[in-house]
Amino acid sequence: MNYYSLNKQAPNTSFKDAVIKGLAPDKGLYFPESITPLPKSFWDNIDNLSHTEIAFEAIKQFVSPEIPEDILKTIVTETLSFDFPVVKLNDNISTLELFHGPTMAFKDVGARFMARCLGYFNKDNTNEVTVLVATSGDTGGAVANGFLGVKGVNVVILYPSGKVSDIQEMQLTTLGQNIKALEVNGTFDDCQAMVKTAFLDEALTSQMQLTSANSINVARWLPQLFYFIFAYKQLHNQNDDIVFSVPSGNFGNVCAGMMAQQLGLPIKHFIASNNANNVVTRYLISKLYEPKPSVQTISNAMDVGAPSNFIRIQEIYKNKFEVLKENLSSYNFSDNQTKEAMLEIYNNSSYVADPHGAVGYLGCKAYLKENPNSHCVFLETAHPTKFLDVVEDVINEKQPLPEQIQSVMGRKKESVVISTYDDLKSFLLS
Ligand SMILES: Cc1ncc(COP(=O)(O)O)c(C=O)c1O
Ligand SMILES: N[C@@H](CCOP(=O)(O)O)C(=O)O
Repeated sequence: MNYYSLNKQAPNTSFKDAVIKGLAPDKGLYFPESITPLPKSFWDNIDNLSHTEIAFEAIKQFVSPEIPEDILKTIVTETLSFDFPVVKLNDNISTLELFHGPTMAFKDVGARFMARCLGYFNKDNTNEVTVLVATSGDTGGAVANGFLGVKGVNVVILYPSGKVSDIQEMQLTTLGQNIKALEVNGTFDDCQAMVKTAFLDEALTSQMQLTSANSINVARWLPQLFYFIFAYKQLHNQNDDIVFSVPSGNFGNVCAGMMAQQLGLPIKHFIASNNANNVVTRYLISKLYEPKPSVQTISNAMDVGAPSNFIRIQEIYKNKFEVLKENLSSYNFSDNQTKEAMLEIYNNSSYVADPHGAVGYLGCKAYLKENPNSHCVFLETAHPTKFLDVVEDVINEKQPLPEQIQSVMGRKKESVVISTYDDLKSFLLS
């Protein structure tokens, strides 16, 4: 599959090049040249397919011929070595748990898939690659874990100082080896802007091969479409009208769900559920796309003011505002509403949701008011214990720590504080 840049000022390129470059030379995000829906027989037979068979069929067209089929089978099998259960909360609302991977966030899927693709492309270990990542909380940990010890790959993670949870910080600052963490005096948007600037800086790119492990990178972004299909498989026999409510920040996840829809997933509607960082909610009301500096919330991983992937969403719906509105609703919720929702979910369903999932739950409730016959699935994008202080405070109950969280507790943080792009550049060149 070839990919084009959404800025349309760079040559089309192969999957391999798109993965190695991350961002196109004109600073545009890459997008596949074509999307061929999966055959009807795939959807008719879905009950008989395993996760790896579904993922293999769904991603094949986007990675061939550069990744041969036997290698791709291994990559998806290794990537998906954990579960993706749907838990029913009531007749109209379920949650898709995406936190059973090694860092307990949905990012594990894309990070593990991308690490393996890059490892395959770099198998002869000829060219060292530096992977730059901006994180508002979870991408950093997942990428650190996914790329730890991958030969020929150095990972540099930028995160906003004081704006990620304690456990998220431990996950991204304590692994050592080929993983380095930079603590940025600024917001996630500052981190993301520095990363994008680095890609265009010839003084850097002439010295090192830089790529991104954010959802900018097609190998990080596209595998996120898998679990929308896994959820459909679990629910379609009991529900005709399934909608997904996706807690959204950089909009890579909901956009991946839309790619699954393009492959034929019989889903009519998505809900992008936001915290106070609500650029897309405002856009769907006013038709004006006005990014703003991000504000800090208790669903910190969604504190994104200028979501990278919105341009891909517009591409999917051919820049037609009315078509986008048919497919996407968006609501935003305050921290107080989020805490109330966490308590409501706990009291009504004995289920402990994290703040991001709770925003997704609120999106379901808002949508169901107008569409009472739908079944809404909100994505539980991270395990509640990653936000221990908030969760224990809201439900007033101590939470047992899963093994994945215990394993990073008490480890020594190692990070370098930076404030400006020049600091980043000096770090990379040193
Ligand atoms: C827990 C959690 N929920 C939601 C999001 C938002 O996802 P996206 O950036 O793909 O919109 C993130 C970060 O990306 C996250 O870590
Ligand atoms: N919420 C993310 C922000 C980056 O999103 P990405 O999907 O583009 O990597 C995080 O947790 O870091």
